[in-house]
Amino acid sequence: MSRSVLGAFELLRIADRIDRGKLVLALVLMLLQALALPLSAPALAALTDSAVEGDARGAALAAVAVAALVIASLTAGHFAHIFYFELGDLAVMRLERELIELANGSPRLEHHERPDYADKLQVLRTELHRSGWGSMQALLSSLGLAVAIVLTGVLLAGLNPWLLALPLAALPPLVLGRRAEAVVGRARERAALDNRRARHLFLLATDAGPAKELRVCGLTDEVRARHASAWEHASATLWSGELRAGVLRVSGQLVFAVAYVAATLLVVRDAVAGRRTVGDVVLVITLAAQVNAQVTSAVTILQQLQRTARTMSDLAWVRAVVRPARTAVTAPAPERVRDGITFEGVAFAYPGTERPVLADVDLTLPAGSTVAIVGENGAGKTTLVKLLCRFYDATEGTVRVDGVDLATVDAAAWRERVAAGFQDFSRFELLARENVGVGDLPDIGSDDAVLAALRRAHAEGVLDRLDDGLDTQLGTSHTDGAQLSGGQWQKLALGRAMMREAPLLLVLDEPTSALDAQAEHELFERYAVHARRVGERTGAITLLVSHRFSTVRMADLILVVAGGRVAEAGSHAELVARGGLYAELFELQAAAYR
Ligand SMILES: Nc1ncnc2c1ncn2[C@@H]1O[C@H](COP(=O)(O)OP(=O)(O)OP(=O)(O)O)[C@@H](O)[C@H]1O
Repeated sequence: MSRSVLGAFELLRIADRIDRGKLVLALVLMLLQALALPLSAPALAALTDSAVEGDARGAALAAVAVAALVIASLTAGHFAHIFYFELGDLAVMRLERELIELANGSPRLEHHERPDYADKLQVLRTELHRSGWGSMQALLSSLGLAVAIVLTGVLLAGLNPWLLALPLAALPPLVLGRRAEAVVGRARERAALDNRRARHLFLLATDAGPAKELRVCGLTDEVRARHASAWEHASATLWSGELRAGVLRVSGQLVFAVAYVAATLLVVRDAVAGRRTVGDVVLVITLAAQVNAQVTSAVTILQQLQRTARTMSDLAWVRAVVRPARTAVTAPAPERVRDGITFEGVAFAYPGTERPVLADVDLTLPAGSTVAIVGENGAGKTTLVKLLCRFYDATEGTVRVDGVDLATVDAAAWRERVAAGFQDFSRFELLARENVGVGDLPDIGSDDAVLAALRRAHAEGVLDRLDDGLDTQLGTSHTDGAQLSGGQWQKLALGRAMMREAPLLLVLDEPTSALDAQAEHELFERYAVHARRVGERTGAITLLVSHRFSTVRMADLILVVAGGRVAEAGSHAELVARGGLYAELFELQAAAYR
């Protein structure tokens, strides 16, 4: 219960921050509705008694009172509805904004790669929308309902103190309703994994991107079958939860139904014996019906409040998980690299896993150099890059820039000095200029900067195919958006990575996989000239991950990563002469081209 109260209180605070005036108005209207409806019952009783006694004036007055109270109740309810609907929508918007901020709130990636985080986020994505105005309605209605219940109780006690037991009979449905909601909540959590899987498979089966592979591999039926199986599994879990919850809810309602019949009979018996008027019978029937409606709404409201509480506590969990960096920031981000970046005894295991992905890594990336990393799939190349970009900090050992521990530098400030292009680049469906320009926001509006970046990325050619050049809208989410090929998207992403003209570290983690070997070679040859020029000025390091030895051989230093360790390091000539792993891999690829 306390969690529900806390969740409701938090929602109230949000509504207050959004628009206090509307919140107060909605509350007043709710209160009016809550008072008007129970008061219409004694007015109806008076109307009945006046009619039975033949008092036309009294009956007319009572009829006006009944009409006024019923209309007041309906009108107040209607306007309150408009206000809490709007407050609810705004609350959802605010919470979604917070969720976006949280998802991007940590400079690290850890939370994005945690399965429990993914589960919570999956639940939150659907719950925030579903519980938006529903939560606001439940919250405000609960306050009105409390007043209505008290008033109804007072009126019932006035008839016969035993009738006070009627609201008490409302307790079993309430308690069992809560249990039912907890059962459904647990089922929802258990189904989250299958839901996520089904959603992934649904996107896989309906997105344009995977369509080719699905057809070529003949996977359509398999994906459909797996989607159906995940969905059925999730539905079965939810269904069994709903079923058990249904049994609990019906049991509670039955208890109340028995009490309702008993209360009515109590007053009817007195009326038959002449101790009560017909109006009193009407009063108890009307009030008992209202208590029934109140109990039903109390259960629904409580369920919604519990759901809101769950959403709020999930949000609190996400807030706690997306923590800022643990290490205190003590050093400023460097303005240039004088000596280089060093890894000293670095080991790394992904959070939540035991297996070290990197171990005993000692290496130096000299200032002003071009460094290539090669190695088999899964060797640990991208993980090295992630440490350099500060998506993670080393589990053991230290990464230093000119002797300064990188973990003590503010991650965001360091990243302003880093430019990066990744294999799994994003397709920002913006204008072409923006798609590239977001690589360096301060320069997003500068055509010169965008064109220079595209030149550095060897990607100016993409513009020739676009009707409006830099002003072309890209992507299928716009009706007239230009459709690009995989290689064109990748070239623009490369341009984005090159927006920062003089980064201290440029990381290119297989961002050219969609280009042919010749195009990649030419790109790096051209970029290397620019990188050396910048490197002489600022000591900038260019780090390149590639499987293509024709490109790799141009680097000043080549690191061969195997099994999470740096197996070999040196220039192309040195490594070939050594006759080790690099020489073997190089010879294999060269032979394939001969
Ligand atoms: N988020 C993660 N959580 C747990 N393990 C991970 C995660 N990301 C990568 N790994 C594991 O770390 C190891 C190294 O992965 P990494 O991506 O660094 O390899 P790579 O050399 O870049 O491979 P590739 O050439 O295929 O891109 C792999 O065994 C991979 O399974």
